[in-house]
Amino acid sequence: MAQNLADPALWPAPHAHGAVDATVHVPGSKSVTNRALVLAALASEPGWLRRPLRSRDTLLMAGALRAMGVGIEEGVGPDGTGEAWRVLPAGLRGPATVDVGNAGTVMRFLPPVAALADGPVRFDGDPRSYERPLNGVIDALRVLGARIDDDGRGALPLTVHGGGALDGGPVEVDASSSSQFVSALLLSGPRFNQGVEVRHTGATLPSVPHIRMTVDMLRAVGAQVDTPESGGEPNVWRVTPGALLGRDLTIEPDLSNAQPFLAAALVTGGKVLIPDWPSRTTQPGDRLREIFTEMGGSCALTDQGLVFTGSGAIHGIDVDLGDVGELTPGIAAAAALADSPSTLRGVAHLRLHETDRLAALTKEINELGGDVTETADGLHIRPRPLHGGVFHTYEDHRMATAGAVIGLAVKDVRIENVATTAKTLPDFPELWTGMLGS
Ligand SMILES: O=C(O)C1=C[C@@H](OP(=O)(O)O)[C@@H](O)[C@H](O)C1
Ligand SMILES: C=C(OP(=O)(O)O)C(=O)O
Repeated sequence: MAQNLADPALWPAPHAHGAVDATVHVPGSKSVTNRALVLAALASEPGWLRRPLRSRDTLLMAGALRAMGVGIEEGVGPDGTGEAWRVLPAGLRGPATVDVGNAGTVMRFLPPVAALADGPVRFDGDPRSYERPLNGVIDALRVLGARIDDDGRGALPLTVHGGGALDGGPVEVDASSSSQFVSALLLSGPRFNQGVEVRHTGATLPSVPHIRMTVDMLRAVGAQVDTPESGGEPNVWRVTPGALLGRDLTIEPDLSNAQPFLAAALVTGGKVLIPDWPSRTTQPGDRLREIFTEMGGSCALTDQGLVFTGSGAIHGIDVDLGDVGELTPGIAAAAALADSPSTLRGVAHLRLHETDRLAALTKEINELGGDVTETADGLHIRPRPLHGGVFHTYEDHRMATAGAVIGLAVKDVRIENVATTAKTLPDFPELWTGMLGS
């Protein structure tokens, strides 16, 4: 493909001239912020979110809840320090219109909330949102008593005809295409008349830590949740009906968005400190401590945060990423620069993410001279010397950050539409150049 190197939509990915040595303050977690917004909106009293992520996905979530009548005031926190949002729950209203963009959390977590509204709520979004699976949520809500108009494809666009309340009760869901089906039903479950019992019937279940995040956050606002881990049946979660508390919650940094910065230390043999790395978390990004260590780095959790140090060597890895699928693009980028091949497994469902991530990674790394093949459930990556070129992002924030990691080691990589990082990390280009000291 002919490349227009002067195209302003092509961001010249900075090439690292030495080992990075930086402290990077990573903004709040998308997954925690959007769960916190939903739970605060469903609570019986006001609550605070401190250090929320302000990005496309979280602003879409806030906008959607506002459209249904919830008050969300953006400002500083109760003690006057740092950004904080005050959430003022109210009777959920329809008619309303929700733009989900391409946010899985918005398109899956909000239809159950809309079923509690007192009128119709119309859901629409980016073209890609029409292709991402929603059948688990739509079918389950119908079983639980909701009326939904859709075009029969099990996807957006659709209208949920909120009836002011929902029966709830037991429901079976095949969540093998997205853990968010389970999280969605559990989050609103305390507000259903009979609560909810979700039974996953599929053969595989991706992103289980994200379901644990849902359960932990529900419990933190007073919900009673029984889980497979708490002695319940495998693949069954039960939420008892009850009121939710309004809390004052500080949002953890987004550990999946810390990934490119940790990868920078790995790739350049440098050192990166991520302040406020939680000592205990359900975020999948915490697995990077282990994965990037196996790939050649080392890390220490200190009072200052996580210190990750590269050794100069990058090793290939054979790893099942089913629990932590959203880390795949960044791991693939590092693997393409490694000294031995890698096999990334357990992530067939990535074909249904922001883009088909397995196809996109294969194509873009190979166009820079790489040797990547798709498998049924992942990628084989055989490192080869790469050359510069345009790295297309397919409106996928994690493709853009993966391309930036490759650009550290490969001259003249240009990222098409780096602005797509705004989905979860609007300041990415500035944080990246700041890390590099340029
Ligand atoms: O619940 C969440 O916050 C998420 C769950 C996961 O979705 P899938 O289970 O669809 O992979 C993850 O990939 C996504 O980035 C965020
Ligand atoms: C899969 C992702 O997002 P979403 O919440 O839109 O599913 C992701 O952020 O990697």
